[in-house]
Amino acid sequence: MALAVRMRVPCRALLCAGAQLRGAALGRPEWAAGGGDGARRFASLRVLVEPGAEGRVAVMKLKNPPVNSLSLDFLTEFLISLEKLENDKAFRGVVITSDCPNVFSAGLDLREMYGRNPGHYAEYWKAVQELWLRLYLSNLVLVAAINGSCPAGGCLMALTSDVRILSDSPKSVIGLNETLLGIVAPFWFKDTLVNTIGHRASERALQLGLLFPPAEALQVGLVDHVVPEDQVQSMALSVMAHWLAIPDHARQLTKAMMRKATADRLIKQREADIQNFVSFISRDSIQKSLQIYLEKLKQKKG
Ligand SMILES: CC/C=C\C/C=C\C/C=C\C=C\CC(=O)SCCNC(=O)CCNC(=O)[C@H](O)C(C)(C)COP(=O)(O)OP(=O)(O)OC[C@H]1O[C@@H](n2cnc3c(N)ncnc32)[C@H](O)[C@@H]1OP(=O)(O)O
Repeated sequence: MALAVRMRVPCRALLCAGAQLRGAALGRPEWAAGGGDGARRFASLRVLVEPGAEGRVAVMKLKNPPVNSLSLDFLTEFLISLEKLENDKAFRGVVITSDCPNVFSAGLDLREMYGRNPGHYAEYWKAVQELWLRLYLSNLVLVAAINGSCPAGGCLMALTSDVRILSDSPKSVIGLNETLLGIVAPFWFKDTLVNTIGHRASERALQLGLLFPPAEALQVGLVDHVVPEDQVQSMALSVMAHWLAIPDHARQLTKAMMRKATADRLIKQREADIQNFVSFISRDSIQKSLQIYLEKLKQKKG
């Protein structure tokens, strides 16, 4: 247990203080207790938390329409919800899924990375780092029930889970497609992918910005199961039951043993990584690429 405790992410207090401040700016992070489960069911504007099974599993539903982009406000609310679950001894596992049709998450919110100032980019990147660290090192069993499209930052989120279930639908593509936007996946995105599918497959997937359809995602090991859309959540709960049959302390220490070195690489250079991001994203050429990509997304509609 000691290792798991030591692994808790530094700067947590700092981000949470920031989160509460942002929450205040949003009009308070509201945790509306409701239903027969009392305080165990709660919701903020963008994250719903519902009881999953036998009171020890929670289902977190991402609800940031239209596409669950990972905006700063969303990240803040998600991190507060996750912390609540981590601190509640009753919960041993969390299923993460989407409340938005056909999209698990569109990844990082492009509007947070385009046309803003360096201070904003730094604040945003710190929250993205925190999301990854908190999820990657979570003591909880995390199962991603990926019920839709899952590019870039959405894929990163899914990759931090212990198990990934993908819906068998043409919309459900998954991968780190950063190069298609003219940007580069940071080293810790890359590390997470390499830890999941291996070096060669990652090299190809990253350079080509591949978004894998379900059968290929399964074949390359990016997801563990592909099931019909209406069975994603039930499959996630059934896989969860299997993982919860393992004693927590042994599973948590094993998870820490597997992931600590990867997380430490970022922890040791968080500030440098933020500065790297700020200078990269502020470049005129990168801003231009983002602008073109955003315009393409808009044109797709019209
Ligand atoms: C040397 C290196 C040093 C440092 C490293 C530095 C940098 C690395 C930096 C960044 C890493 C970023 C990772 C990311 O996550 S980038 C985000 C990548 N995401 C995508 O490519 C997905 C884009 N979206 C889509 O493909 C589609 O929207 C969809 C498939 C998810 C859903 O399709 P739909 O047809 O259902 O919906 P749309 O009509 O396309 O979209 C609706 C609406 O939402 C807007 N939108 C979509 N995605 C995003 C997004 N990621 N952020 C913000 N907004 C988004 C879209 O524009 C539409 O808006 P309007 O209604 O037109 O206003």
